[in-house]
Amino acid sequence: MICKRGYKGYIYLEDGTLIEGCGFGAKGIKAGEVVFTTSMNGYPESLTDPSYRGQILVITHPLVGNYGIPKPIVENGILRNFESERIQVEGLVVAEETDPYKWNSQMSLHDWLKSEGVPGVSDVDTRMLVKKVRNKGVMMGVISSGIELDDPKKYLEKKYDEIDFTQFTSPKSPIIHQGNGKGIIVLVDCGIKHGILYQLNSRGYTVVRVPCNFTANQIMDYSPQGVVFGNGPGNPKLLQGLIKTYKDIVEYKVPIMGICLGHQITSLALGGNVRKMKYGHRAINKPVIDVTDNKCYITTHNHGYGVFKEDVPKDMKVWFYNPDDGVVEGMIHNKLPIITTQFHPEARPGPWDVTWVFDKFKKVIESGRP
Ligand SMILES: NC(=O)CC[C@H](N)C(=O)O
Repeated sequence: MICKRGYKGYIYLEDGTLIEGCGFGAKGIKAGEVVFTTSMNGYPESLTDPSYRGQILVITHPLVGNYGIPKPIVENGILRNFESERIQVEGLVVAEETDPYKWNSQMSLHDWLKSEGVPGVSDVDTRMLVKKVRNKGVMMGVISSGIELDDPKKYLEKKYDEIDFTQFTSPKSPIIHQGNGKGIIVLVDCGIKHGILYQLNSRGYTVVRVPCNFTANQIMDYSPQGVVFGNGPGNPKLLQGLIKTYKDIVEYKVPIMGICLGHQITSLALGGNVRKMKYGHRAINKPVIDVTDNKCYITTHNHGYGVFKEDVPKDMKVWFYNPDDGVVEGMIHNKLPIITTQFHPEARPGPWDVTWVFDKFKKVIESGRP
């Protein structure tokens, strides 16, 4: 095989599968949980989503890189075209990696991965890889770019589900994004996407991002009008401190919104459950049905754990579910001002059909009712 960048690449799965392809991006070896997304575009946003920490991402769309990587646009400290300041995936696997042809591209996907030390592998049969993951469920794997993979098993000692990745993605101290007088929302930042910041801040709120391990007292010191538990990487059951903080915040009866990891933490804090899914939902075109009016929306997802129907806390009801597999995609509390979505209402990348969920939260804040 002749490789465009001049070096080979390999993917190894823990079931013993070894696939040879071409390397691109940085030369190196990384381990991670192998997951796939069926998003057709939005790779600058997906690769910088902190919820992908610890994972090797396979993109099923056959060509990746066509429109390059744009120059970051930052407004009020909020990135408009990336979800965080760095690439978060451990490695990237694509069928074909292309050079950019777009007016606002400032670098190729290859150069971006290289500059951030992230290995990529191309020229592999991603359909075969995804079929394996769909049949067997997500597995640990090793990606190697430009380096022979002699003993891949030695990289597989640690299991994805046992590592608290929020230690790498949560800020060490609070970060404030001024609003225009609408009051304060505290956003518990275990590795949030800037799209969530943008949606809250553009509704006038000052957003205070606090570290994932802040206590309820530290959060309530800001006298917030609402608290948002945002997205984040890894197994929610490892975050016992965060679950305790959530329970304490509930005592204050302050309006709460849970997004993705925050939806899962809501379930765990209020007596429900969360379980690992076979291969998760990762895409920008996943259907969810709003049970309040039976409307179906196309939404953005990135989750490997899920709340199933029987896992919903007894004081909450299902708000959205995925018609493909029944996974609960949103919940509303019966009495308290608490709403959640498992999907991403900020939808970056993805269709903005459901950004009204943030308007709904604004109404919950204003009325004090769910
Ligand atoms: N995007 C997220 O917040 C993901 C939540 C959790 N880490 C999961 O994989 O299910």
